[in-house]
Amino acid sequence: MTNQTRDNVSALVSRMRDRKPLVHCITNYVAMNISANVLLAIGASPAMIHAPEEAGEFASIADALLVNIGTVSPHWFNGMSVAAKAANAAGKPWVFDPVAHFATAYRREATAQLMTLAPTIIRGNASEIIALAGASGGGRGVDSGDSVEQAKEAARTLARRYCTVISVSGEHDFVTDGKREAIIIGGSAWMPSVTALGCSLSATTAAFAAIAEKNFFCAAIAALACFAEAGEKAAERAEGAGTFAIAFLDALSTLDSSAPAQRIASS
Ligand SMILES: Nc1ncnc2c1ncn2[C@@H]1O[C@H](COP(=O)(O)OP(=O)(O)OP(=O)(O)O)[C@@H](O)[C@H]1O
Ligand SMILES: Cc1ncsc1CCO
Ligand SMILES: [Mg+2]
Repeated sequence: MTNQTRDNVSALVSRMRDRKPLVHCITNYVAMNISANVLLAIGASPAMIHAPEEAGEFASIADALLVNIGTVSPHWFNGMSVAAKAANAAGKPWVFDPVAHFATAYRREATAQLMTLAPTIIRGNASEIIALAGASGGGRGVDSGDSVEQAKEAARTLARRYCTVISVSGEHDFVTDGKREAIIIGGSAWMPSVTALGCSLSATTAAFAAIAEKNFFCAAIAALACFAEAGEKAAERAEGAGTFAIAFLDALSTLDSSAPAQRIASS
């Protein structure tokens, strides 16, 4: 099983540069620039389009959609809803990043409504995944207060309840579709010190979903494996959080397609 997953992930990483999928991102103000640069570095084509007047039309043209509620407000929420509905109608995958969804009543309500639109993959940190399953965790804002280990059971519950793929990031990462499971090891302790890397990971997850021919379990793993590999390479050269961010983009844009799969520990 692990070897099959590794082969699938290596194939996805090489396919990215050939296919150059168009990834429609409705993300937060903090994440937009780094997410677009990360998508370009892995070989995808980003477009940040959020107006409700055009988000639905664009979602049906794009190869995949990302919805991230990091700085959500009512007008943006309308854009997210019409885009997710259009992606579903056009048979395009969409990834949901429920940033700090537990923090306020407004976010909880926005998240509940987006969850009814059946996201293809949900990518969050441990605190976000624990709270999404209805348990209480240690999160207060956008950073996780819980470990991935503590979020595993919540991830399994969510995957089965919503028939979706759950991708949990942290010091090591965990992916499940309710039946299969994978752990991804690597990255760097500098990663949580660079804002919106998790948001960029969700955008990368959407890019892999676009080319995964419905193997969304492997798409989620591929994105994490690329981040684990590039994060570790970048840490070898970084002098701090600033140079790490630059070195991370360099490492992503020069990835050897067979290297990320070696970061998959089990499945
Ligand atoms: N201590 C760590 N060691 C190695 N890698 C890490 C560590 N913490 C996070 N990462 C990696 O950083 C990336 C972002 O994950 P993280 O869990 O920090 O997302 P997040 O909390 O949603 O981030 P943000 O909200 O700032 O975008 C993932 O690829 C994850 O594997
Ligand atoms: C810092 C921050 N605030 C809202 S979204 C975001 C980016 C990391 O999730
Ligand atoms: Mg996040």
